[in-house]
Amino acid sequence: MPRLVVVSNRVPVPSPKGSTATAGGLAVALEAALKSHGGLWFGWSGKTSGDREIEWLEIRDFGNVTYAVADLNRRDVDEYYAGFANRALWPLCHYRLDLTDFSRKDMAGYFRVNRSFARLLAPLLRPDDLIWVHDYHLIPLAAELRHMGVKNRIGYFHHIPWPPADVLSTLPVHDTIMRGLAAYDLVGLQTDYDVENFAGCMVREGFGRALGGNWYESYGHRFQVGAFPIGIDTDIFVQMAEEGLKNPIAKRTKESLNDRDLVIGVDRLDYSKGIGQRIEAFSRFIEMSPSAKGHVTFLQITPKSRSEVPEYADMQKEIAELTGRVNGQLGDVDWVPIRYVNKTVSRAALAGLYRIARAGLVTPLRDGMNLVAKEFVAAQDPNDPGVLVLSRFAGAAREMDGALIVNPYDTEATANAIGRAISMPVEARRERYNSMMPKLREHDVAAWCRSYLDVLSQATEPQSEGLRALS
Ligand SMILES: O=P(O)(O)OC[C@H]1O[C@H](O[C@H]2O[C@H](CO)[C@@H](O)[C@H](O)[C@H]2O)[C@H](O)[C@@H](O)[C@@H]1O
Ligand SMILES: O=c1ccn([C@@H]2O[C@H](COP(=O)(O)OP(=O)(O)O)[C@@H](O)[C@H]2O)c(=O)[nH]1
Repeated sequence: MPRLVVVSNRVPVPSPKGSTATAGGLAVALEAALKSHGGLWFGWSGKTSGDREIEWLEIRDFGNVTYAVADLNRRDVDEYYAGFANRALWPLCHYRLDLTDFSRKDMAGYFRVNRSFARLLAPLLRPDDLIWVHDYHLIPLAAELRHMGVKNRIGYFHHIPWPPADVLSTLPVHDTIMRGLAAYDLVGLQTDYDVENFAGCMVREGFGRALGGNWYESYGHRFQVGAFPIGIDTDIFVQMAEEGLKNPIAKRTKESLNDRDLVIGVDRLDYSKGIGQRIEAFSRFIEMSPSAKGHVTFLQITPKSRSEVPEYADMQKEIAELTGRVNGQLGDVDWVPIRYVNKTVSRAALAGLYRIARAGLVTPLRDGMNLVAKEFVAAQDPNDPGVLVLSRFAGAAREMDGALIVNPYDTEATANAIGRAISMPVEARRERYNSMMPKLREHDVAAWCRSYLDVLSQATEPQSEGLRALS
């Protein structure tokens, strides 16, 4: 197997004590994948350092993984990360045209940082390395590397939804984005819906043609496109959850519940996660169910995220106010309906908390996959499992058929689903749990990594005479 070089915006370099605090599915999944495989992990250190241009890398080895990270200066962070990536591409891919803010200055910063990353990465590459680039921050990277003469196989995985052609084409530079993707050898997406949307953008908008199988041709380059739904490290998560109650946070939480039922939500503070709609639905559930009043506690764990982006700062305020209002209206002297926590909780603690919960609420308005949905199910006690309430708009809904699937825009229906989850008889809960666990075990993060890298490393282009143009 050639050496694996992973490139991602976020690189969670372990601290010398061996721990990393990461909230975000990409970092969590790649950490598991790279540790089992070994290789090089390249990207942003997450640090902002003054005005200096990106010109040097910090390189450190931990076990079989070499981490090579660069600091970004303030302008780069503003334009590349907070700007084009998180104010244009992120809202666009999550169908939020109302929040998409396109600026040519940010776009220039985005391409500039990608070029700088390519310059730093190219000298570290060996001829037979397999390069795997992750997420929307880095779409132009392969084109930049190709420009510098890099001939290696380069794959791209898009962790967030791919929008339909009508949504994508609202971005003034969508053609440049499509051209950037055509420089890869394999474009991986989370679900078959994302692949359909991507193919629509490619073919309908005239950027390329489908060649049959998974092959496309665009801007003179042939490449594959496929769905590779990301998984979790299922066995490790099951084990963490079995030992979950030894975790002090989970233990303290259980004691503090005084036999009340626990409903849990865990999300970065992001407008795509539907946290406001979820709080409204929980509040509606309490209003509709007098017996739940005083007997159900909703714990929403929400680490702050991308606070430098104005839409996220606005949302922080809105959710805090909404939680306060609901607690004020529905709470009592001895019961607070919603416990709202704005800090990152370790995954060991989360595993224990999921295990003691009666229901897990994963109700994004749009989400690439949502690993919390998978972790919640994996953490359950097989004899007495809790129930997952899952948005139909999460990529995870394509696989997790034992969940109660809801439309998060429908407050009443989500409120009913919360009630159904809490009162569901144990046989029905077990049946749902048993229908999902085999898939979670089979399609874990190692299988995701294997299936993607097998296609990337073994792909052979279709012969031109045998080509069947579909458009
Ligand atoms: O790096 P941040 O800006 O702090 O954001 C955290 C990550 O959020 C996104 O995660 C996505 O990837 C998950 C794993 O595939 C998927 O389950 C989830 O649906 C996605 O939202 C983002 O795509 C990452 O790049 C960020 O690091
Ligand atoms: O306080 C927290 C909140 C979240 N997470 C982890 O962050 C990841 C979130 O991934 P997901 O795919 O659900 O969403 P994303 O944040 O990547 O959009 C999951 O592995 C969570 O266990 C965590 O470790 N601590």
